Amino acid sequence: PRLRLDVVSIFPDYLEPLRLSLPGRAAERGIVSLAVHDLRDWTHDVHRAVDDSPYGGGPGMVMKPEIWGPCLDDVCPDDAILVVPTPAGVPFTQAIAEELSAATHLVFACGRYEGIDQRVVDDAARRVRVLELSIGDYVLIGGEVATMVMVEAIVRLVDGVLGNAESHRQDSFSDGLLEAPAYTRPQTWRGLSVPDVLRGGDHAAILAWRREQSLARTRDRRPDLLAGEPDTDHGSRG
Ligand SMILES: Nc1cc(-c2ccc3ccn(Cc4ccccc4)c3c2)n[nH]1
Repeated sequence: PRLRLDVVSIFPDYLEPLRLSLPGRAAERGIVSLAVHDLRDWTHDVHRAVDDSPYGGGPGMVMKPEIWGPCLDDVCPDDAILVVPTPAGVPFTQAIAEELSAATHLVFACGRYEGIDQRVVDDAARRVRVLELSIGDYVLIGGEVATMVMVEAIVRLVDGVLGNAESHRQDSFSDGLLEAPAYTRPQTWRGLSVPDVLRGGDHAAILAWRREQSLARTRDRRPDLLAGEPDTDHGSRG
C-alpha cells in the first residue's frame, strides 16, 4: 500500500470505525492498509497486566515499559514513524498531517491510564522517528480517539483517497483562514436566503465574497491565526 498504518491499543475494537469511514474505502483500493494490535498480546502474566503504580506517587497508573517495548519492537520497524498521542504533545496541525501523509508507514501507540512510561518513547527514539502529539488543549481518557482524529486528517491527504482530489486543495488551513459559509438548495429555507453573489455567475465576485467571509470569520473566531505571531512550524498555514 501507499501508506501502512498500525495502531496498538488495549481496546482494539475502539478503532473499528476507522475501517468504516474514509480510510476504509482507501483500504479497499489498497491505497492505505490498517492493522490494529491488542497490546495485551504482549503481556506475559496470567492477569495480562499492562499497568502499574507511578514512581513518585500521584493518582492513577502508568503503562509498563516491559509490555510496550517488546510490542513496538515487533510492530514498529526502523523506517516507520511512531506517533504517540499525549496531552503533553506538540500540537497536531494541518502541516503535520501533510508531512505524515507523505510517510510510508505510521505506527500509533495508544496509551490509557496516566500514559506510557517515558522510557518507552526514549528507547524507541533511539531507532525510529517519534512524534508525541496533542490534538488539542483538552484531556481525553486515552490515545484512541486522538489517533482516529489524526488518521482521518492524514489519510484524506493521500492521493487517491478522497474522491474529489480538488477538495483538500482548498482546505481552509491551506491559506491560513477559516472556511467561508457553504450553501445548497433550496434558495430560501425557513425565510433564510442564499447570498445573491453565490447564485450569480461572477466567479471573481464569488471568490472575493468568500475571501471576505473567511477573513471576517477568522477575525471573529480565531484572531490567533491573524495575529501574525511567528508560528514556529511555518506549515501550510503560513
Ligand atoms: N490532546 C489530547 C491527547 C490526550 C491523551 C492522549 C493519550 C492518553 C493516554 C492516557 N491519557 C489520559 C491522560 C489524562 C491526563 C494526563 C495524562 C494522560 C491520554 C490522553 N488528551 N488530550
